[in-house]
Amino acid sequence: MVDRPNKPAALASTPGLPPQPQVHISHANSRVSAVLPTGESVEVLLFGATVISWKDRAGNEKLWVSDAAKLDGSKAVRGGIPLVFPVFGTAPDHAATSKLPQHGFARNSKWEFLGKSSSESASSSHSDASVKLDFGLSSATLDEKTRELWPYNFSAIYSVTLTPDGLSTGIVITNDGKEPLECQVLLHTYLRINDITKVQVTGLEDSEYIDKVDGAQTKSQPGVVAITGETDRVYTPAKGPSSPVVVTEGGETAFSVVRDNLKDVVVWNPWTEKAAGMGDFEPKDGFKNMICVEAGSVRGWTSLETGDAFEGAQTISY
Ligand SMILES: O=P(O)(O)OC[C@H]1O[C@@H](O)[C@H](O)[C@@H](O)[C@@H]1O
Repeated sequence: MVDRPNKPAALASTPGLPPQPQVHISHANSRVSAVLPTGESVEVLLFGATVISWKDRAGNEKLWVSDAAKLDGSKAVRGGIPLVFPVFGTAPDHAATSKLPQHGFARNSKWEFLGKSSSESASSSHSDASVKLDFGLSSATLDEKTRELWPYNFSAIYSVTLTPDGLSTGIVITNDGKEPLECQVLLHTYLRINDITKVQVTGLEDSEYIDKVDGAQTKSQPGVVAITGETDRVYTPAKGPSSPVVVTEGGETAFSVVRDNLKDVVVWNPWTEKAAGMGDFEPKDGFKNMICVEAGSVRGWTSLETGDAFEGAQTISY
């Protein structure tokens, strides 16, 4: 019997060695996708550098994407991992970003694929091969209308790293201009779950949060978070960024999110009425199958002096 990888993978041959499975990358149709030799895959739309699919080695989708999501660049994608930058929500009182649309322009802009780097194991199993896909956006590549609304010189590199253990997404934003800039950043991740009524979020205990569905009051989280209605909360976890925020379903860990330099976590589920009111949210009861756990830096502003960079990332495992 010959062992075969159970997923298709490109084969490479080195003289003297049998062909080895490799990371397979494709870049076509305005998207970039990668498949590991172990079977995990990721797909990123250049529009917004939005991760629109992340599958485990058995082919199970880990992200929720609406059936009515627009993938043609006409609207931000409803699902996956849209990137929120340089403003979270809208900020009518913040002069520099007050003209921008909700959640800024990063999720509505066409990013450039900068390339990939993959690390392949030296062992014959290739069970720890991983791949990093890099995407770029800068003031030079923004459309003119957006540049007028936010006239700062910046560059952003967004890296999506797929390993057999999970998915990491990280952003580096550099102020290339002559004046300071202020921004907010958020990785708006829609996690796919089976039944929202069985979900709990841990790691936010004793944390302060802003309750956006209750007059933006500041509250304190007494225990684990359960979702029983429309939920829209901006937490600043008391335990700090490196302590995981864990989504459990029926008591089992479904996802664990570890943050790097992203101090806040938004927990969002639109529930019935809000889902019904969103034209691109389908099926309407899809809110039962998703929970957004969004790592970011959105309470207050990150100030970047000329030449300074902000770096933030999340790693999601299951
Ligand atoms: O509909 P949008 O612009 O994608 O936003 C979805 C949600 O995104 C969340 O991050 C916000 O906290 C919510 O207030 C918002 O409703």
